[in-house]
Amino acid sequence: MTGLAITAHELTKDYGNGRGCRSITITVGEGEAFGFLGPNGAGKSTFVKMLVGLIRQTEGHGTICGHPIGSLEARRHFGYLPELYRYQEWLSGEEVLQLHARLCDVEASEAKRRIPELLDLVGLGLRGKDRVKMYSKGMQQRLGLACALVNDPPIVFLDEPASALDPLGRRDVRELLRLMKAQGKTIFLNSHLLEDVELLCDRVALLNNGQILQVGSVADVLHETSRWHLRVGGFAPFLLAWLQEASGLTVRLLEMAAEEDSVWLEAELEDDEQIGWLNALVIEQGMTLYEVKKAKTKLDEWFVSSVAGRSHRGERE
Ligand SMILES: Nc1ncnc2c1ncn2[C@@H]1O[C@H](COP(=O)(O)OP(=O)(O)OP(=O)(O)O)[C@@H](O)[C@H]1O
Repeated sequence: MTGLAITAHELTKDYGNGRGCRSITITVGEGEAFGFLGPNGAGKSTFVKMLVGLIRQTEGHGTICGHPIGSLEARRHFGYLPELYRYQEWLSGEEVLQLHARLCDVEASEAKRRIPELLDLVGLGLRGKDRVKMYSKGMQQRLGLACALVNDPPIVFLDEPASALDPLGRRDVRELLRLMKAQGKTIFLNSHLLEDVELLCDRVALLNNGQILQVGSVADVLHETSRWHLRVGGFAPFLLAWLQEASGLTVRLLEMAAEEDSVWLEAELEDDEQIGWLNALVIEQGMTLYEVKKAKTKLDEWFVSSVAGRSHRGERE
């Protein structure tokens, strides 16, 4: 079994205004990609700041590679891209990386070799000599990613690593994260880009109002009863009641379809084999069956349905 890269036990930050994080307990294994999700103001950045030792917890404890959070030893084991990054604008990208390398005790010869590689890796290879003041927001974010990797750490904490990037930049970051994962790095990712999280992460946690609502593997949290979508013509409301009665399944009207005066129905089956039987029932009632497809649950649907109806902090207050 691989070891634990990150542990948090009842980690709490109380800002004194009832906000922050409450009693968060999680573990992240070595080499795991862990997605930390939640609505604006849920407490994601606060939690990461405690783990990387930027703010002190009010209660609880945690470790990074077995070392207490906040300790120098813990700090040697990770790189961090903050949500609000800002680099010395009078320095060039290369100089910012040299500074970070020195702060991380990277040997000068190693830094000399690594920095051009890192600039290439994040797509700044041709702009390393330009001053940060000349960089766009997206370029600064790319520089931040390079800074997080400057000492080749086993763990990276990335707080919204693609928030300033255009779709091409986002694709680059997705690729970079995949590469980091393939290299065996542990990735702790705060992100609102749920499609990327779904592709990359092994497990996710969902935070709301400073507390964990759910933790699980991506496969587990997306596991649902088998849902199918059927596009049918000749639909009338009484047929829905009949279908439900005859099949004993939950069938609902989803929406009007764009084509052929038809509607989309959604059925929750007990297992996928029932679909042939349901199709036969639809046809038996004189409806026309145009299309049948399995509904794919996405992480964003899970996110929305998990926090729906709960109060949020932040933008919705
Ligand atoms: N220094 C602080 N003092 C007081 N309250 C704070 C402080 N920093 C954050 N908060 C509050 O704590 C809560 C959590 O903030 P945090 O930045 O951790 O959320 P988040 O989940 O990262 O949000 P987002 O997705 O918008 O980045 C918010 O209600 C915020 O207003």
